[in-house]
Amino acid sequence: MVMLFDFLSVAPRRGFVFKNWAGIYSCRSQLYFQPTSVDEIVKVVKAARQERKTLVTVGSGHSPSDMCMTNEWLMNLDRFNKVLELKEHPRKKYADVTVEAGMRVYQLSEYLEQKGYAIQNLGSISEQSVGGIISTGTHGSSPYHGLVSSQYVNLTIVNGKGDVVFLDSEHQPDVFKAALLSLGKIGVIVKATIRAVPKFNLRSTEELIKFDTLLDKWDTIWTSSEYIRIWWYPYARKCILWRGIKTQEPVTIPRKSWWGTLVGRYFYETLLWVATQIYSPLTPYIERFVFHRQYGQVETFGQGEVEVSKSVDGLNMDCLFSQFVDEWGCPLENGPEVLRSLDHSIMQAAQNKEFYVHVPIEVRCSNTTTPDKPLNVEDRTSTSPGPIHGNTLRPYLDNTPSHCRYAPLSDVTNNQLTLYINATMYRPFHWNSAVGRWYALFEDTMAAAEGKPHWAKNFIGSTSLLEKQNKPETEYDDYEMRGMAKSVRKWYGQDLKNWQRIRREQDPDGVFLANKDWCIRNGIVDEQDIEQADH
Ligand SMILES: Cc1cc2nc3c(=O)[nH]c(=O)nc-3n(C[C@H](O)[C@H](O)[C@H](O)COP(=O)(O)OP(=O)(O)OC[C@H]3O[C@@H](n4cnc5c(N)ncnc54)[C@H](O)[C@@H]3O)c2cc1C
Ligand SMILES: O=C1O[C@H](CO)C(O)=C1O
Repeated sequence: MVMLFDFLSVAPRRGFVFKNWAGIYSCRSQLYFQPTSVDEIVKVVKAARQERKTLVTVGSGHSPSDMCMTNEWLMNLDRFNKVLELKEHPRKKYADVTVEAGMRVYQLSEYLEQKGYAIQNLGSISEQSVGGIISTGTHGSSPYHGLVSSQYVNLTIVNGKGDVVFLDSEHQPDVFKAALLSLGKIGVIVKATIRAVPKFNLRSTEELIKFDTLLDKWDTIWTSSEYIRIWWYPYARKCILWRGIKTQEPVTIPRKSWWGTLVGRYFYETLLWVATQIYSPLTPYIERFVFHRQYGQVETFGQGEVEVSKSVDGLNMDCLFSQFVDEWGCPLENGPEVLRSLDHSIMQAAQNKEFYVHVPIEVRCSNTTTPDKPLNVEDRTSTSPGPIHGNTLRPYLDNTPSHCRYAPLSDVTNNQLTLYINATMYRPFHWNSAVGRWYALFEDTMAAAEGKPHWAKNFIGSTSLLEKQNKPETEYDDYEMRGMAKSVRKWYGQDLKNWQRIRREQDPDGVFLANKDWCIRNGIVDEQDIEQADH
């Protein structure tokens, strides 16, 4: 073994136990690698191919599902995280930064800030790795910005043959489309170039609105700001509407947060523990109590509290405790119907003491439509709204509606937008909460509204959607993913076939076909692919 890996600057570890961030899933890998160069990554991939082992590359382990679990070889790029190049537009309208793919998003933001630039759009956290964040289709919340991957200009991957392949809109664009949302199955992303914009602060307001106000204003609310997100508290029948625009105004004192204090946080988690482990009908009371401590009681639509923050601080948020997460995207136009239906089901379930939900239920949007040609950037200032795309390709496995068509920023309406609904269920002090009945209902509602699940999340699916039954329904844990194979094939059709063809070409021996069970239960590979890889 030593001979086989004496090329590595850091020796592989045997039996390393990997846990995802939420601590729900863990696995003991045979060998765990932390390479420090492309050359080392190539050699690990070639060794895996030669030894007929599968290899998972894990980023920061923030995916809420078991997608990164393996008992074979595991690789992590935390030691491969340097900035390689910063190329500025001649008039500094943007800059393209090339980094090693193990870099964490927060590290990239820190570097860019020193150089006067910022990431254009982010999700709720910045812990992810540059390679991992795009590999599941991570998004933020904006009527102008699309998936995080739309900021990526190019990628360099090491494919399953050990070849180093450069990808962008001109060089093998079809492989680029597959690698922009790859689920780790096309190759190891080793480098990425990301388009950053001049650094900006965010002027945000946080408004307390009634649930009914959200429904009443649905047609206009989503296009009322460059960054916008809504947190829904169903038992309180209220929402928090957060809206942000770019500004160069100076940073102000952050808003007060009750659960941001040590006491508030601990008290909240304890209340959730009591509700999940002892008496679940307390959940609505806890929700209302916490909501009022954090946000007050009075509707403040149109006059929310203003804060100016650095872009990253405004876009990220406090995600509180370990959690299960099930998130789906659907056409934004279907939102009112979806929310009314979920509202009705949540209230009825509480009345019948059937199940309870945790909050906030995140309601967000993205605009994954793209123009035919790059937009003119000459008139842009550091506070101009909207993206400067890194690419205008649609990843084959993009889960957002494909029928939406591009419109200039001034003409964007709900027709261009994807609605994301994120059903978080906390695990207070890492104790599980019951999610099965809520997630089944949530998924049925989202599927009926032309929705599809976010690839990273802990969606459940159904044994009726499997091509081959694994085990009887009664043997599954409450939160255990059954899978969605039949639906995935139907939803993605030719796009999935294209992605699969590219996967086979880039990885003919199935080096990256690890966690076969996850792949089969979600229909991204055939049994035939697996058999081929096994022989
Ligand atoms: C608290 C929290 C908040 C979140 N907020 C959001 C949000 O706002 N919006 C959103 O859309 N999602 C969100 N997510 C989900 C998160 O953004 C995704 O799960 C993301 O993919 C995690 O990145 P990672 O680096 O941890 O990758 P991992 O979870 O480690 O891996 C994810 C996938 O990427 C692959 N991968 C990782 N690195 C590479 C590489 N170098 N080359 C090839 N494949 C690779 C893995 O094999 C795996 O398939 C959140 C998750 C948590 C826990
Ligand atoms: O997966 C996610 O977790 C947070 C919510 O806590 C978020 O915004 C996601 O997306």
